[in-house]
Amino acid sequence: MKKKLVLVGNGMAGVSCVEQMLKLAPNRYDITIFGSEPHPNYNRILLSSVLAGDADMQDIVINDWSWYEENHITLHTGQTVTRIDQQNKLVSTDGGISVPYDELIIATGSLPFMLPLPGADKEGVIAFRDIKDCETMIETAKKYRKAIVIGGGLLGLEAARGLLNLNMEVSVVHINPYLMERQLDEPASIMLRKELESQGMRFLLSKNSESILGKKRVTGLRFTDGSEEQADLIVMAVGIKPNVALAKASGIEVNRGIVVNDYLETSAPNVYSVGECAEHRGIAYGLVAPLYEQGAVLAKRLAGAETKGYQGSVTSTKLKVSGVNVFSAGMFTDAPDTRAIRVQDEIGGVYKKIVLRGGKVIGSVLFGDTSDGSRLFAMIRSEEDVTGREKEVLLGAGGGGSAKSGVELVASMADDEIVCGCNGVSKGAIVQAINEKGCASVNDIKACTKASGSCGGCKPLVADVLTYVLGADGVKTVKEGICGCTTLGRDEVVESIKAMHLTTSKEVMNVLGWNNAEGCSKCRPALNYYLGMVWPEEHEEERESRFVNERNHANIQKDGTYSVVPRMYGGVTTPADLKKIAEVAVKYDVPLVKMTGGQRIDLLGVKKEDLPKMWADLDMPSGYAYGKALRTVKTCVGSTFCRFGTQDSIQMGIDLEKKFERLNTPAKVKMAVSGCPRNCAESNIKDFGVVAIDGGWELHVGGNGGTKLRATDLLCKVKTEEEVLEWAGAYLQYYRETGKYNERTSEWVERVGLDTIKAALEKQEDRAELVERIEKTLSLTKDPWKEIIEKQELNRNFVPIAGEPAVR
Ligand SMILES: Cc1cc2nc3c(=O)[nH]c(=O)nc-3n(C[C@H](O)[C@H](O)[C@H](O)COP(=O)(O)OP(=O)(O)OC[C@H]3O[C@@H](n4cnc5c(N)ncnc54)[C@H](O)[C@@H]3O)c2cc1C
Ligand SMILES: NC(=O)c1ccc[n+]([C@@H]2O[C@H](COP(=O)([O-])OP(=O)(O)OC[C@H]3O[C@@H](n4cnc5c(N)ncnc54)[C@H](O)[C@@H]3O)[C@@H](O)[C@H]2O)c1
Ligand code: SF4
Ligand code: FES
Repeated sequence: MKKKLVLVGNGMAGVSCVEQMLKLAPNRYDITIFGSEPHPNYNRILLSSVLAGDADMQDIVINDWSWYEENHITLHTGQTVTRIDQQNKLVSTDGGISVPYDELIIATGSLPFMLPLPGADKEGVIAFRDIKDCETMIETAKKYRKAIVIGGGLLGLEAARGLLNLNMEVSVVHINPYLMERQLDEPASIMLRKELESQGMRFLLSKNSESILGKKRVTGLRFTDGSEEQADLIVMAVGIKPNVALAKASGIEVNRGIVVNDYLETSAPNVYSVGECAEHRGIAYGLVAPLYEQGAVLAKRLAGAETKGYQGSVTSTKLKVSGVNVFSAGMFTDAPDTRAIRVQDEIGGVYKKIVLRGGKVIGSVLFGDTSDGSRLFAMIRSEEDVTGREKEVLLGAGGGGSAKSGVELVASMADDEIVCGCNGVSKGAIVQAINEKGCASVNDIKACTKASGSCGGCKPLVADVLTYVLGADGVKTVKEGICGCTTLGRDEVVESIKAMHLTTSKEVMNVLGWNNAEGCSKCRPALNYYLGMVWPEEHEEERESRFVNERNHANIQKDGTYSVVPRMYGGVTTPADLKKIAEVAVKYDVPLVKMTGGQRIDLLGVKKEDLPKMWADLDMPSGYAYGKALRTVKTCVGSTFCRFGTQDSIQMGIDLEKKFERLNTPAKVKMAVSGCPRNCAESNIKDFGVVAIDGGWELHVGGNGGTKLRATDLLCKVKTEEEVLEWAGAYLQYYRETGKYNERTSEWVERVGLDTIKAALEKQEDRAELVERIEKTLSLTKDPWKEIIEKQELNRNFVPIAGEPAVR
């Protein structure tokens, strides 16, 4: 007769342990698994991706129902084990099932910590822990607008990103002045906040919640400083606590977690514990990598194989928010006996830090560029002495020496060392997949072993293992799709849209076999742009695919208010317009009126529901200060007043702005016109810069004055104003037709090459064709504010929902 193994908790740690045990001793036990949730075992990590729209529920199942059957495992879902009878070696559930055991694993995970605030039991106050929470958020976002996430840790920020993708307005309330203070130091935390603010997240830092407002359903949150914030949904993400209730009630020793020794044995005979519920050497872990390591040790123990026991883990984390690269590992704060090396590039948005103690790297924080994360993490774990090579460790071989390359590092790794922490995949397992299953790319490895399929942080290391086994030439390079939903690149998608006459995003996704039927936050706005560019007449703007600024035709600010920037062609205004702006600013109590870098007047701090009324009162065109469109044409005074001016730069600027306003472009476009080569309008750092010279104009392209500073390249010299407009039109249309969505001209010029652009625009007949196409698009553009003011259904988006106080 086989021995009976019972697992309580159908989650990531427990099932992984059983999986590994089955590999070692497939026939040793009759296995029964109990799980409170009604699902087969799934990857909890990927709930963040489901919420963000980057994966769906089917994608996150680790072992489906058939896996249990194939392995002859009896699975009881929707059953919570409430009692362990140590005397009779029996477990019983709330559903009345009792099962005997010879060996018992408790893997009950954690419970989200819910702040015991008055009103925390109201409808709309939830945690983010399981499929049910995720579904609640998705449903809530269909009906309500405003969400608060309490907790600016990993979970809170991933929840906030997901809710933004679901078109909610999101404020993150954090008790500490710095986000993710458990993983990041202050410089990295500040860079993270800035990046997330630019994505539309709003932060209320150093805020202590006092009570939850509302009758049956939540309407807001009050803080101890007396201030309040409105909310239709509150997600608490303030940490977790090991779920020890069952163990405690059954007389098993618990501290914060269920106390286990190096062999994961609890105080009760034949009862073990792994996962977030277990406490080993005083630590209860909250990340999967250590839990898989625990599972591997227990699997060996149960299979009767030799093991030196679990020795504890060093952990690393990576925030799963698209567009943000943050990595943290080991001990990252400074102490009297540590030294640190830091590199900060504020222009490129990169920060790197390593912490050293006694010649060894003990911790690291990376922001912006996390490609060295796996290498540094391996170094921390191997406790390699790097004395004399400290700078190379942080800066790579470029730092002037012989830091180990990724491949050398892989060579020095033991076979059972874990490469992918999220999925517990070792170097040996990846090498085996390469040698025995013919895997030759990171994607192949993902399909075969799941490595790199969760947070993606291990991708560089998986790539290094591939190079180590196959050599650089043997690794298949897989082209990157425009997002994770497809392997098709930008050009293939645009070509298919043209060739197959696809006119809606849904059609593109269906016909081109998107692996996520709804698309994701990356592809939806991109497809909306490509479709509008290819089919200006047929494609209907898909408003829901737009980011919040473009949906509301205003720029969302750090505090959730908006800014209003009326159009002022060429930076020129009139007393009458100034008067109107001043009156509106007074009427709507605008807290700040400021000149922008593009010579416009910015009314900041406007409430969302005031936007349509303000625009109606202003009766001026929108300045598009938020859109992927022509923003501003900056001008100097030129020959009108300046002693040096050779041409009328103001009129040229006004003509350009009037001609191309409201044109959708892959990314924002800024222009400038200077009246002489002294270049007072800074034409040499604009996407399209015009500089007057004797007898004509110079046209400059591909400049950028933002984070990635780039001076323009000279495109050509022309003689007349008409030629400036013609070349500008042809250039803009060529950029529209060949640029990737979100790619500024500075990046585009470098990618496609100035010579290619020159060649495409050189011949008059080619320019004429491009101009014809841009004219068609321009003839179809509409003033968004006129539309919103006139159309009830659009206006409604700005009106507070009945019963809801004004939206901020
Ligand atoms: C949204 C989200 C994103 C995350 N992202 C990451 C990440 O990127 N990287 C990372 O390393 N970690 C991440 N984590 C943490 C990670 O998911 C957990 O560390 C891991 O799931 C813990 O595994 P576990 O098996 O210990 O617990 P769980 O996965 O919670 O499994 C425990 C299971 O036991 C069941 N159960 C509890 N009590 C009983 C009982 N008495 N009877 C029967 N069943 C019971 C529970 O219902 C649950 O299904 C994330 C967590 C969340 C919520
Ligand atoms: N990418 C990842 O690795 C990832 C993603 C999600 C979750 N997780 C794991 O899931 C678990 C839960 O995540 P978490 O972020 O909730 O836990 P956490 O403990 O890492 O962070 C909780 C945050 O909430 C803040 N906080 C505490 N009380 C607060 C209050 N009253 N008001 C406002 N803020 C408050 C804390 O300062 C802390 O930064 C953790 O173990 C985490 O490691 C990991
Ligand atoms: S760029 Fe030349 S014309 Fe224009 S303001 Fe400067 S000096 Fe005068
Ligand atoms: S470490 Fe997260 S997917 Fe591999």
